[in-house]
Amino acid sequence: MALLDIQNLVVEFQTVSGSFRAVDGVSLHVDEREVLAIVGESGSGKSVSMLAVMGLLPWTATVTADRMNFNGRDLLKLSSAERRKIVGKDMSMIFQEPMASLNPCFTVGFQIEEVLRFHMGMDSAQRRERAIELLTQVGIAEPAERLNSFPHQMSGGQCQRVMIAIAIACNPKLLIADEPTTALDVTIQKQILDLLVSLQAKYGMGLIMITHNMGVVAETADRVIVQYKGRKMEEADVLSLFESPKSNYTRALLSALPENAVGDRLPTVSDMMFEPAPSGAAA
Ligand SMILES: Nc1ncnc2c1ncn2[C@@H]1O[C@H](COP(=O)(O)OP(=O)(O)OP(=O)(O)O)[C@@H](O)[C@H]1O
Repeated sequence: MALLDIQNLVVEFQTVSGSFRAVDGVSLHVDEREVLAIVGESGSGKSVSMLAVMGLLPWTATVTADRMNFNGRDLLKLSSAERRKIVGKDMSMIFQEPMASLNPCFTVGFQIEEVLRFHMGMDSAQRRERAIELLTQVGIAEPAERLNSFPHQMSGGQCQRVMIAIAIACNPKLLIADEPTTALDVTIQKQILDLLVSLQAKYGMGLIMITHNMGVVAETADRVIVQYKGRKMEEADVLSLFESPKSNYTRALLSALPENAVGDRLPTVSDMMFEPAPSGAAA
């Protein structure tokens, strides 16, 4: 049984100019211990799909699906209170902007311990011990001292490590990483990716890596879903995707990689533009 199993997910936003469909019939599954990459250009509905799974979309969004099961539970039937017990515990998410994701008014220690208090019911001594353990696991030096730091006293890379510590605090079965390295220096990006992949392997989590970067896909994923304009264009294991992409859009993404340049100018996706084919179909 898949850890996360979604069939025909549709997300529509009510906007001043009418209804806008950001996700259009996406189906996907992630197994335990599997790394799934969701790749596609900006605006292709990658984040919105996963925010729908987490139940974190604003009220202007309407989410429908034929199926949305996580760890044997039907997410569509859960009350908000039941959903809150799962989100941040059994499934958690880290975002692109670590500085913006952490609360600037509280120390990182408080923010880690708050998750442990809410989901695990630990007392103060247990929380502190676990928070130090978590900061150590994510590679923060002098973890006991760091618990007293505020986010602005840490670098972007350190803040992302703290976000990862919060996300793994309750030993989640599924971690969703939404462009986790985009806002970081190139030198730090690799360290954060390596950290995520090593934690995924160590704790046997399912990991969904949202990215627009094919290099990240190649380095981390077992399986890949390519999204375009809210639709799934292709799904394949990572080797097949790079060796024999089936959709035009995937070919366009791959040919836009610098290492695939043949002339003076890199091809762009719009050079190979086409209307998206139905979900799962080869274009
Ligand atoms: N609250 C909202 N109201 C209206 N439209 C929204 C809202 N949130 C997202 N959208 C739209 O939904 C579409 C999909 O957005 P989404 O953030 O999922 O894209 P993405 O593929 O994750 O891109 P990026 O890599 O830039 O985050 C975009 O056109 C976006 O403008």
